Amino acid sequence: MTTTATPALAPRTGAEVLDVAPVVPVVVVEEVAQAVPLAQALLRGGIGVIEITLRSAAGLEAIRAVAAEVPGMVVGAGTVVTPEQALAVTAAGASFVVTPGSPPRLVDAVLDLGIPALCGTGTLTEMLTLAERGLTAMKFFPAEVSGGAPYLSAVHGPCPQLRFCPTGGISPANAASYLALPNVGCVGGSWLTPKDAVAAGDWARVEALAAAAAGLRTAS
Ligand SMILES: O=C(O)C(=O)C[C@H](O)[C@H](O)COP(=O)(O)O
Repeated sequence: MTTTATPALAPRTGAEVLDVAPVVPVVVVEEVAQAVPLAQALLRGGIGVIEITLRSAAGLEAIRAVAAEVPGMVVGAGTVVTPEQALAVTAAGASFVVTPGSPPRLVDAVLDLGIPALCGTGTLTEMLTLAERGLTAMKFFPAEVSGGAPYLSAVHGPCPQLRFCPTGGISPANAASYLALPNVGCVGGSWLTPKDAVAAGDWARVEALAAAAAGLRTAS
């Protein structure tokens, strides 16, 4: 059985992005025409958020298409690494941005634009540097090779104010160990949109993967 996600309000902060769904699908769209049916399949499966990366040439137009044509889907831009990209995806209608790291000029741009953001961190100093700027919700990347769930569990002791979207190496096999942590709001991952399924337009498979992911539970 599949569920239909209820229409989502645009998040006002990165913290609200963490609470839309237990899993944020991280998507590479090779052809703009794939974007809307892909997003609709995720939504039918019960996942009301999508991170479309700028890893492909079609990424920016895919964000624009989903923002305009898929009501109820919260569309974010991923792999944002420059201030110029942050500006471009905001203009294209992205509701939030995700950055793999937190270089100061990029964080400045995101704050100036006022767009909700999950900026990337891998160390305590990066995490606390973002918190100094008022950003207490953040991405932890690449999660598995940076210490995984035990690392985030250890961070929670001294820094209970920080909340995370770990991404990188997360799958149905280990997602629950992250989502059980009190400082994890959601996890990010590419497993909901396998390359071959997207290329073949196998939206039923994407919907089924989304439905399974939507059934994962967070600790809070
Ligand atoms: O593109 C970016 O900005 C990234 O930060 C990388 C993505 O988050 C990972 O590629 C997703 O990780 P996997 O689920 O292991 O495929």
